[in-house]
Amino acid sequence: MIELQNTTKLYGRVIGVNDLTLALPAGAFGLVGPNGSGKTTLINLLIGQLRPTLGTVRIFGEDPWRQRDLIRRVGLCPATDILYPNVSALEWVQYLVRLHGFSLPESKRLAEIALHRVGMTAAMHRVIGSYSLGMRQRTKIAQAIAHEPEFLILDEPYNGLDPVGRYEMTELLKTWTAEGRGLLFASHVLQEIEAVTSSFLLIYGGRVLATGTAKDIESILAETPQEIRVIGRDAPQLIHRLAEMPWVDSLQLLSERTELKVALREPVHFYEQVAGWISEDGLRIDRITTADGNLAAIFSSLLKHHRGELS
Ligand SMILES: Nc1ncnc2c1ncn2[C@@H]1O[C@H](COP(=O)(O)OP(=O)(O)OP(=O)(O)O)[C@@H](O)[C@H]1O
Repeated sequence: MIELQNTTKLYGRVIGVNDLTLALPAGAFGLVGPNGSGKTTLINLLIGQLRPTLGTVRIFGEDPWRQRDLIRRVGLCPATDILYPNVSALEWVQYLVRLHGFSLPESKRLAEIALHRVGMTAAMHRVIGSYSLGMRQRTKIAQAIAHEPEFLILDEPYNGLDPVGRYEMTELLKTWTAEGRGLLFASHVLQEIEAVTSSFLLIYGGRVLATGTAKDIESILAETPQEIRVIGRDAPQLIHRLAEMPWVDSLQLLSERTELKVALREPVHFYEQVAGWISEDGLRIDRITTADGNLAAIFSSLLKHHRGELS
């Protein structure tokens, strides 16, 4: 469904995406990456809004650059907010459906169906300026699905949504994928995507670092060097065990000897062994945390791994 071959997009001297080669079959995929990693650039290349500086982009087997007929098969929900506060959701969605080449009555019918699907029937005659953020997000989704695309691309659809809005968005996306339709869903929060699909694409610095299911990616992460902190009164007592392990790179005692920083070559071995040691030796350990547990840091260590900076 999506193919990129050595695709690079430069904005002057800034790299948007960097030598991406990728083939995604039909299905639902999460596009995860921290801010500035290239998600929006990739999306804009796929919908033909941007042209690659180098390499090729194919969607449904064709080059999307300025191909209106091809883009009609795609629905896009951008990250940006709706800019028309004085029109109703029905007027706005209907107008955009009409741009896809549908007649006036057909556009109205399709807009009504889409707004109904996202739970906006009751409010669709009110002006957009009176909506909550969640209602505006749902209206954007209606606009993206109204012309019955085969493939839906969403850029940060959860932005600014409260818990109820998030739940509703998840249900909507689950229904969409359950109908067997294609989805590419960009977010910088892994858990948001996980609720909808188990297939991921990890992007960082304009490069795809890993693709696969959550399990595949977990196992990649398990083999990616990581820093872990063991916190508790008896943390120093783990030193003699850990010091003998070939997968431990360094050990450092911190804050009054109750916190042990462990740099691990292959974290998976640590997780396999540490619980056994703690119970055998009867140690008082309060917490084990990953010092670099946030997504940006995990990406950064994956990137170093990718570049061969870490073995
Ligand atoms: N129009 C532009 N002009 C110059 N640089 C740009 C432009 N658009 C994006 N970039 C740069 O390209 C890189 C990738 O940006 P992009 O917006 O694709 O990332 P993103 O993953 O979507 O980020 P975010 O989550 O913040 O939206 C960043 O370094 C960004 O600053």
